[in-house]
Amino acid sequence: MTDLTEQVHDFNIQGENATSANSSQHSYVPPHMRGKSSGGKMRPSNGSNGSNNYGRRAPLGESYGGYRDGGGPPSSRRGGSYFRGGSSSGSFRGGGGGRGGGFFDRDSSFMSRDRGFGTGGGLGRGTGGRWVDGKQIPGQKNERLEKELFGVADDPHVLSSGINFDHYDDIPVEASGTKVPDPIDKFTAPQLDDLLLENINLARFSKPTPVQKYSIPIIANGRDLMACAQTGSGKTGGFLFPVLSEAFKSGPSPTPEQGRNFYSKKGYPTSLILAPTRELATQIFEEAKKFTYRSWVKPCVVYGGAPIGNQMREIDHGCDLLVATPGRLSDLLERGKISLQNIKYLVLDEADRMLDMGFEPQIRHIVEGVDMPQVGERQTLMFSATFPIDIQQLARDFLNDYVFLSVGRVGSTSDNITQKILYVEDQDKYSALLDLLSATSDGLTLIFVETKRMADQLTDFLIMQNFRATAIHGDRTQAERERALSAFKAGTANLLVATAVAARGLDIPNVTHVINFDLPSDIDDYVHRIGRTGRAGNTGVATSFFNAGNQNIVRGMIEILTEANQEVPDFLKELSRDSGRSRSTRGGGGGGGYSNRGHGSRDYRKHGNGSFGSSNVGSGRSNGSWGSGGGGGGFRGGYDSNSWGNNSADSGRSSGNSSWW
Ligand SMILES: Nc1ncnc2c1ncn2[C@@H]1O[C@H](COP(=O)(O)OP(=O)(O)OP(=O)(O)O)[C@@H](O)[C@H]1O
Repeated sequence: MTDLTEQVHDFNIQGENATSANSSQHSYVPPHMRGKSSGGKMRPSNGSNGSNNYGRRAPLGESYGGYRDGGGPPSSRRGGSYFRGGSSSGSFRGGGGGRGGGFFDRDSSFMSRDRGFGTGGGLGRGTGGRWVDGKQIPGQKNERLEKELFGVADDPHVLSSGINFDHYDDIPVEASGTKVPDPIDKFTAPQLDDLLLENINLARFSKPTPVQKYSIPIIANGRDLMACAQTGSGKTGGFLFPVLSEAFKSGPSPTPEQGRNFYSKKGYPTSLILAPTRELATQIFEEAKKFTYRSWVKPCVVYGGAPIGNQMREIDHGCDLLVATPGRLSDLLERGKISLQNIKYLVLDEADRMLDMGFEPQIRHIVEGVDMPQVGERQTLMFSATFPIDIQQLARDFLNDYVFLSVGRVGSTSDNITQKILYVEDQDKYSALLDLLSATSDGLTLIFVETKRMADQLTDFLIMQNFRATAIHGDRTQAERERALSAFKAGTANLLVATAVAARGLDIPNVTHVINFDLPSDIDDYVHRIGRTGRAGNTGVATSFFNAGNQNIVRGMIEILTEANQEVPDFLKELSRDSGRSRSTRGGGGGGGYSNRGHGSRDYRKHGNGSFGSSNVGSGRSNGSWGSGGGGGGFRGGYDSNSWGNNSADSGRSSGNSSWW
């Protein structure tokens, strides 16, 4: 076990006497009351005396250490702090001096490692290659840029593969569809493009991960693909490598005449990658910058919340591989700034999240309603760690004779993550969090909450307690989000409080601990959230505060914990039994289970789901032992999908209930 795993394993907020699942006994017991037979449950006081005055109900700024709004600058006591300003988005008004615990989000030094974070290219112009007489002429090597893109060996800011990287080889892989190409074992057999191989070496990737072993030959053979693989298992390379290798070998497509306007060039990308959030789009763009180093391919990124003018200028400089959030891309298409007629590859990353976020109309417009080549004339690739049924239905419209690839069971968590579930009532969460943070050390900790307001409140609270915390959520400006992420990556702030906006895809080295201060209401979100740690064969810990308000995901959690060989706490088992009993007396069905959400590692084309056509495949291979499933209707039992209307990727759109993101 790692140190952190041991620390969390030994961590018990219930004190020595807590053994029963009775809810009155598994409430939080403050440290100074543990071991005492008070019989009663200690509640944090909301008053100003006593050490334990940090109950959740306490209004911000009144009981955290006695600070009151307007009662003098907090900086004089605690150093710079994160305080909500007059705006609803929360802003940093860090003071100076103090005891040094504070964190100034506006410190420009946080940006030092992430200069490319933002719009467009930033690839050190002049180092790009050229396409001459049917051949790629690689650009000049540039040591400074290489360091910036790839880091140096043992750089803590670069994620290196961990001790369990080789265990990925043991993960069962299923690939179904007609004539599935054989997997590869090495990046060199069959050969990826030479320049790409050089860049893969610079990234210190010695061999492909399982998803890459399969996706590279499948895509290289011209097939459409739906790929499901665990979080942190290299899906980004899984689509970038084959797409770029082909682009490096075959060169640019001819640009149509009408695109040659001197003043405002239209972009004609050949590869389009759609992603749900700005941060994920930016991260994919950063990866694309690495692997297109010295090549003719110019990557570009566009997303909402950043000035569109800058992005349009970047497109003017070239845009062969475009990473985009759907809302901003729709905008650019309407303005006639981008044409999709040259698209060879369409990638939908975290496709299920894009649907959850209400992007389906934009996605359908982009794919079917403008000028993108039809199904069969382009290659379409979908990647995620979770694949609910409605995504498989979208696949029916967008993909052609595709290969369905599942690496491990879809929606499962990585064995590299130690999962711990603690029973904590809402009002005890602040105390429990402080306990947990003091019991653990090292690395970066990502703390998930359900609402933007809560993210601000908790961040304020942590800073008042002298922790180096910052926040990321949909109400913060793009610049604030970027600074928060940069500070977290650099370790300047070692705690990042986040809403679901940070749950998907983000790959931040050295995140050793994920804490679900609030558990999500959807079990897929749990899988993605905890997947921010334990990546690329590294180990990590995920701790979740559970209480009766999370009953709807009990069964899903038990399945996930059991499957990943994790301890299932007794209270979860009891709650599951109770909810089973009450369902049977009520005669109801469903209820938050994982299997019965119609979720699965199976290819729905083969299993004859009533609502899904099953005619175009026929490998005859069985796809494993998935349970009874729930048919189409099971999905989204856990929450009201309308509530997720707020679109964090495109601040221009205001929709739905915005309190989550
Ligand atoms: N072949 C490889 N060898 C070593 N490390 C790799 C390899 N491929 C990818 N990685 C690293 O593994 C980490 C996770 O990769 P990536 O972000 O693509 O995972 P993912 O499967 O997309 O995760 P998520 O489901 O969370 O989006 C990254 O830091 C990446 O650089």
